[in-house]
Amino acid sequence: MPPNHIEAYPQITVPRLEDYDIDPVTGFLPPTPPLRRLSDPYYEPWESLLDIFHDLMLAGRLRECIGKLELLKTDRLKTPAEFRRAFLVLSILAHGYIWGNFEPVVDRLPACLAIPWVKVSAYLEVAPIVNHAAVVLWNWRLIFPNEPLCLNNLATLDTYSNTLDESWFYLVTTAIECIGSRALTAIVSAIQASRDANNKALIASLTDISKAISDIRDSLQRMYEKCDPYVFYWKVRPYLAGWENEDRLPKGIIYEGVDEVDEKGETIFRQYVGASAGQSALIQALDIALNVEHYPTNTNPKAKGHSNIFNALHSTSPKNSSSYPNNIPPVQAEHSITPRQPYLHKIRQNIPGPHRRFLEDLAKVAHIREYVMSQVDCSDGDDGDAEVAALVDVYNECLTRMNEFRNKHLQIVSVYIINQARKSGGLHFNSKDHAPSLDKGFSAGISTTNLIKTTVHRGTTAATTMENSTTTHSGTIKGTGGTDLMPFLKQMRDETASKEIYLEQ
Ligand code: HEM
Repeated sequence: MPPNHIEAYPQITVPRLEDYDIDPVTGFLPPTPPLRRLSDPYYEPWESLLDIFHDLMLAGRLRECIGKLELLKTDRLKTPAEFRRAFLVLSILAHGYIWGNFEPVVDRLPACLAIPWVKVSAYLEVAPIVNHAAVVLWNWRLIFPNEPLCLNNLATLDTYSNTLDESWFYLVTTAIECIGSRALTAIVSAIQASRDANNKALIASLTDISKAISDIRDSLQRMYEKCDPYVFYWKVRPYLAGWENEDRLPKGIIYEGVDEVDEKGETIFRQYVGASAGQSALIQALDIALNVEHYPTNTNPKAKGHSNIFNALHSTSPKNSSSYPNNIPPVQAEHSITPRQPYLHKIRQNIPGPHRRFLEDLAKVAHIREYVMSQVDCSDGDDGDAEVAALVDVYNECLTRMNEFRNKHLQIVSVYIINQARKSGGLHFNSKDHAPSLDKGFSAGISTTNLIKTTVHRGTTAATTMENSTTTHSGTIKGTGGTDLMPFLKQMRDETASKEIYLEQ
């Protein structure tokens, strides 16, 4: 039962983006382009190694050169931008070192990389492993500095494979993050509008959110244009892998010079999940704002049944919004601060501290859905009903757009991972003798329409059915966080649809 006096609902302030390193124009991206180089000559040994990273990888000499690298202190890094640049540089060098190129994988990272990487990570409040922030948020420049930040004016700073495909993979995601800034400002306004019981303002903000998600969905689709699945799967993805749930590094890796030995005298191995756009705080923020909840795979009690007005009328919630103190629905009524889906919980360690705190604080005040339900609940057949119907429509529209995004994403995962893995017969990407032949079909323009059948129903739900050829081979394929890939992603999509609000005719 919800408490019925205001003391029980402390007025938690609606988060201000600027308090969490979020820019109103660039969102989770820094407002000015990331540093292209650490300017302090002290760090030249790192930068000059990165300058010839691809040459060394090709020559098979990266490990030899890192072996000769001196141990640099991190106390000459001063600004957040410098720490971010250092994190990107060390992430590229470290993953290149561990995974190699047609070399056996190694399970020890030398102290010259491990010690500074751990220190820089601590400053940025992330795990010492490559993450979405490093390769997407902090890895771009404007080709023409006077032109806007959008996909046709972006270039990457660094890549593992030195391919245009890898750059495109990151830049599509960078562009998505920038578009997402519009959603972030609208989320904050929408929460404020629901607190103020201002339906017109809420409709306007939800409309902005919905448009931003449409643009995110459309940008995602552009991945196919310049990122070849073969290159992605065989030349890029292996370097983004971490050392948790990883067959080739079952114990993880040793960060030399960081951890000594445990109490039993045994060397300490560390395990972390690698980079994935699943670590985008943007998509998590949208879920939180729309009160979409995710559960451990195959355990969601609600995903199949849709919430409806009948439930709203028979729930224990107050009959109308005026039952809430100051019309404010209970804080945290639906969304918990700690994600229930273990993957989402785990990857919070890969999201920079301020952005992670934004998600946590957003979860404390996000009650848009509950507010919309309360409006439906108290509508009484007069003129205000049209406004409530519009409110429900636009809320549902946001869910539809998220659902479409997730359907497009499922198709991408199918093409870029499932199909490629199927061809590999479970081989290691480093086994040069066994890598499958180049996927020539792709460059001619792949059609996903034969792969995925999509049925769009009335309202918001878009149900997707994979062809047998995809599902039968995807059973054992795991995501970055050890997720059982397709069931996990499909459940995330279905959980989005399950939040739709139905108005009885
Ligand atoms: C070639 C392109 C892409 C591939 C192959 C891909 C692959 C994956 C995989 C395998 C997962 C499962 C979890 C994991 O392993 O970390 C995942 C999750 C996720 N990805 Fe992607 N991804 C791609 C592009 C993107 C882009 C551009 C975005 C936009 C931000 C994105 C957003 C997400 C999100 C939000 C999740 C978490 C699941 C969800 O919320 O539905 N992905 N992706």
